[in-house]
Amino acid sequence: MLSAYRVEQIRAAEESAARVHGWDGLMQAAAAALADVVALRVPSDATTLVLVGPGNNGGDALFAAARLSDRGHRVDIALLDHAKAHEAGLAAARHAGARFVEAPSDQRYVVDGLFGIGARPGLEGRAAQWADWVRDERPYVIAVDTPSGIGVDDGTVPGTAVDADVTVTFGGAKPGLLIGRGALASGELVVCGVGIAEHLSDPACEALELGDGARFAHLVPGPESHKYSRGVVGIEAGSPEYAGAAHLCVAGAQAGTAGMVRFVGQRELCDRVVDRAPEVVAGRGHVQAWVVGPGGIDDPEPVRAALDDDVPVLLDATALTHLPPRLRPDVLLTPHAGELARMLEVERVEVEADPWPHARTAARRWDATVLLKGPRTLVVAPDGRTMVNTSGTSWLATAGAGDVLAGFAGSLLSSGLDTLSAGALAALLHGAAAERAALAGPFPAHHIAELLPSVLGDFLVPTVAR
Ligand SMILES: NC(=O)C1=CN([C@@H]2O[C@H](COP(=O)(O)OP(=O)(O)OC[C@H]3O[C@@H](n4cnc5c(N)ncnc54)[C@H](O)[C@@H]3O)[C@@H](O)[C@H]2O)[C@@H](O)CC1
Ligand SMILES: [K+]
Repeated sequence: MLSAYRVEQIRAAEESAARVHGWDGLMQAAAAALADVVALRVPSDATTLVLVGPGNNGGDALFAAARLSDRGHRVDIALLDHAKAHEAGLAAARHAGARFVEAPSDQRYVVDGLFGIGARPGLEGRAAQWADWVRDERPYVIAVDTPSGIGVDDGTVPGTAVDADVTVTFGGAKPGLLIGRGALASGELVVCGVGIAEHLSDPACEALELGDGARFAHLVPGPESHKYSRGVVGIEAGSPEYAGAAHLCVAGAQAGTAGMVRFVGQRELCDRVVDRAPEVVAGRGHVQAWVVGPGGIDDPEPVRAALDDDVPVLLDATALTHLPPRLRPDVLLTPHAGELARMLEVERVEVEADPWPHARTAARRWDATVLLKGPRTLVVAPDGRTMVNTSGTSWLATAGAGDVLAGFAGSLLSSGLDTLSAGALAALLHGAAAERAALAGPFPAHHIAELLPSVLGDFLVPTVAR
């Protein structure tokens, strides 16, 4: 599990840790970790340009530059403001023999030490020019703690920001490195402990990882299990116009942990679904979770019927247009940005620019868990607990991918996972399956459903003795 902390949490933990290790101890730990990553990523005959801002972020970068110079790396340093650069760091870099330059030129490797957690989002002046140079010249960029210019607490990027290939972040991840456009600017994340971990309060948000299977070991059936104990998921999806959504949602559900899939819908659609997936039982009956809406008909009745059953309910697509004013925490809503914008009566671009507060607002307003689909899918519980998904590929922007996700998440719900965990695990494995599919290039959504069982198996099995 990857945990992310807001700036004020990091600051408070730093204060406590500094009483033990000293401020210089923290900075040296950060600089050492950063220098190690740079030494691993940059070829020994290349020159690294270190961009240095006015605060401690620049201090980290300067001490790392000194360490790299000492190890024989060629380092160019560009200071944003000579007068404000970290004094001791500057002296160390000078002493180690780093070269000082006025501005970026032809360097192919860059360390972004302009701004870290002390920054206001958006860059101006020379910092913005240097970020533009990075965008145009596309060097390999290693960001120090955060890419400069992003909103560290929320992932917004209101103006220019540095685009990094990898971000070496200290003490713990930050929400802005995981969410929204900030996440896209961060690239790969390397979290380095600097001795503040034991001083941190509860994370602001978390990301499940593929190594977290042990938390879900109870999903693996045991010798006493039977199809009903594994869970029955009921699906009401598809329509004459979108029959494929029914197939894809069922395929997603069958790829999950449920022991049985029920399908409810018009007679002809039921027949078609059972023709393709003979294990499916058609017609209403007892279920442990409902999935309603993918490609569905524009009718409030299926939503009402599912909510009347006292089991977890996933509402997707057309079902989201028939929400009662208040739901309950075991309901999982799965909108994309456009659907959430309609639900909240705001513009889609507003949701895309700052997704987290919009997902939180919807979760609070409906008292339901909200899974907001996007490049970084968010799952937010009514009490604000948030899981961010970091798996996936842009090829996942393909018709039907959401139908598979809904079925798969519903399957996990029927096996007893709570809405937050089911949403987070479904998004993680759905993204991982898509990454696997993308190894062969673009793929149709049904490939995700085909790969999900093996991705789920790989996730669970290494942690479980069979
Ligand atoms: N988290 C940790 O435990 C540690 C953090 N350290 C480093 O310290 C950094 C924080 O240092 P600081 O608090 O000095 O903050 P920063 O170095 O992020 O920047 C603060 C400075 O930038 C100016 N500034 C902020 N936003 C600006 C903008 N948009 N345009 C122009 N100027 C702007 C401020 O006035 C201030 O002078 C962290 O990001 C990290 O790199 C390490 O040194 C030690 C360990
Ligand atoms: K930075």
